[in-house]
Amino acid sequence: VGDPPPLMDAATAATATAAAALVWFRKGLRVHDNPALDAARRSAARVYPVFVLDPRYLRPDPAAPSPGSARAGVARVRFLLESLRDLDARLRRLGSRLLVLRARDDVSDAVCAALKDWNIGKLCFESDTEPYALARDKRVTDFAAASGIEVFSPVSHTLFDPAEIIEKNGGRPPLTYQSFVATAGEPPKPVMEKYSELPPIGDTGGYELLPVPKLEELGYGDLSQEYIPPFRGGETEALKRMRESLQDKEWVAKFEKPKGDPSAFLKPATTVLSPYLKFGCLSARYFYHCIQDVYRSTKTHTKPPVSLAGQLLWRDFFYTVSFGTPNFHQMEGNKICKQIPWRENGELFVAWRDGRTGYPWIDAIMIQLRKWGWMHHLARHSVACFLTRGDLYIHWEQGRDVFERLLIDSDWAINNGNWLWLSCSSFFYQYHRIYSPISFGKKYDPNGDYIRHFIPVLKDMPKEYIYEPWTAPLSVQEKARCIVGKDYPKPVVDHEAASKECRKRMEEAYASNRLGGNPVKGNSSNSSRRKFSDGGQDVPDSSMSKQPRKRS
Ligand SMILES: Cc1cc2nc3c(=O)[nH]c(=O)nc-3n(C[C@H](O)[C@H](O)[C@H](O)COP(=O)(O)OP(=O)(O)OC[C@H]3O[C@@H](n4cnc5c(N)ncnc54)[C@H](O)[C@@H]3O)c2cc1C
Repeated sequence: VGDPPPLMDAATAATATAAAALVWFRKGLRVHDNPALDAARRSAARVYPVFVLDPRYLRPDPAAPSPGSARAGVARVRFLLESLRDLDARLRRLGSRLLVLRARDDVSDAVCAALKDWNIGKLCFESDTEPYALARDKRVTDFAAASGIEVFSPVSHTLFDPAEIIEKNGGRPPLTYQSFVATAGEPPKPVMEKYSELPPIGDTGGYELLPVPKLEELGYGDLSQEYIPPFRGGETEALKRMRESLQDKEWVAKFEKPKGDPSAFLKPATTVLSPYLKFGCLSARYFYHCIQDVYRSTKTHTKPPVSLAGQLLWRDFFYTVSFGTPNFHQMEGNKICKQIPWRENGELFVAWRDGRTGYPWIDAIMIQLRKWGWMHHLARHSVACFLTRGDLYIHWEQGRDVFERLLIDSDWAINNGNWLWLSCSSFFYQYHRIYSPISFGKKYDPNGDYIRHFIPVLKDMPKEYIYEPWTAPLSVQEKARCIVGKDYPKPVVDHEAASKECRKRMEEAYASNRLGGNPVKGNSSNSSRRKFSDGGQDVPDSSMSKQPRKRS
């Protein structure tokens, strides 16, 4: 290993021929719109499609509810394995297959070993923006460069290249949706060329080729009692789900977030394509352009930020800001995050995490998270607000960690971005607007069917009390076979008092930030920011507990 040769530019690397190419799948678990796979098949006589199982996500998480729980919850890992099986099947139809490797420790070591052992001339992988992935990829590209291996690493997980947008914006990420959209322009078209065959895999000497493992083989223990979420992973399912969503053209044309019922669980009010976008089973560009096709066939349609296409722009917005903001995932050292002295309270945090706050709307959402790994956007708003600036005044990073573990769509940029938003730490500063854990859900679901589904112990509670069971007379509780304080918890805080206290603390925190605690220029009286930055996200709503507006 001598001096590392320079990496090839994208265009040369895409067409250069190599005897053997390795396509390293990480996200981007699809065949359609996959420029890395495309470049490999065009330029090499042999193509090795590889996925490496990352022990980082399968190791015990110290913050997890039970000892030994891995950092990625069972629902997400199940979804990943289903996606890998589907990818394998699709590659097999093209005469190839997926080679699943299990890294002992560091994924980059496993990739470098394969590059060397299989005498790879060209490495193709979709670029990533998350700090962990960037560090991992740098180890591999350094090795490739030093070994004379060409590297082709296109942007295809997002609509745009975050680095390009930052450059266009003068070296800084646009911090409002409006300026992001103005800078971004039109996203590139997806690569959708059809082909019937991939080059064969070469010799895999020394490697035992095993099928995609089962969950149990990854140490997930007894799964017989586990709830199986209603969403199956994989590109096949993603394309089917997208087509079904887009079939109803009127629905697409009228899509308007944040309208939509967060309690609808039999037929969710949004597409539920986020897990597929997270793992790249569905290309965001393909999805975006299919939405544009629908728009072209309808007379009128909603516009960003509230439209369906506008949702994908939110995704890119958070990817871009997170890519250009050091320490985006934390409060400390994060220049766009207000410094707020959140309080420590293990008991309240655990009650929130485990769906035992005594507020059925909040608890049902947290149980849906645990069982399904997915909840509606406004349901996420409700519980994130409750944990942070609404009721418990607990650090958003703690809530972020729980979501990171349990969501099947858990996504570093989007999860952190939305927690920053909901906790009024960045982007959105109207901390006086707090979701009521009682009236907000009731507005959509007065009978409480969502609560009854996810909290069976409350299933016979009369509708008058389903959102506030502690107010039911004892005789009613007995008849419903649910005694509050015994079968279902009493509220951990009094919402009226807690939310009042939270507003006061936020006001103090904002005042101290203004005095130099934080360089953020967030200001709830900035009307141009408000026009765009809270459209498509929060609800201007009568079920929010409000207090007279105060300037931040
Ligand atoms: C506290 C909190 C944490 C969140 N964490 C995640 C996360 O880890 N991963 C994730 O994908 N989404 C996250 N979201 C954003 C949003 O709730 C989900 O993307 C959305 O509910 C997914 O459902 P859907 O696919 O039906 O969305 P649709 O409304 O059908 O939207 C289509 C796609 O647009 C994107 N999108 C929609 N809303 C947002 C948004 N607010 N920000 C960025 N992209 C968006 C998603 O990729 C989504 O699949 C979070 C929201 C909150 C409030």
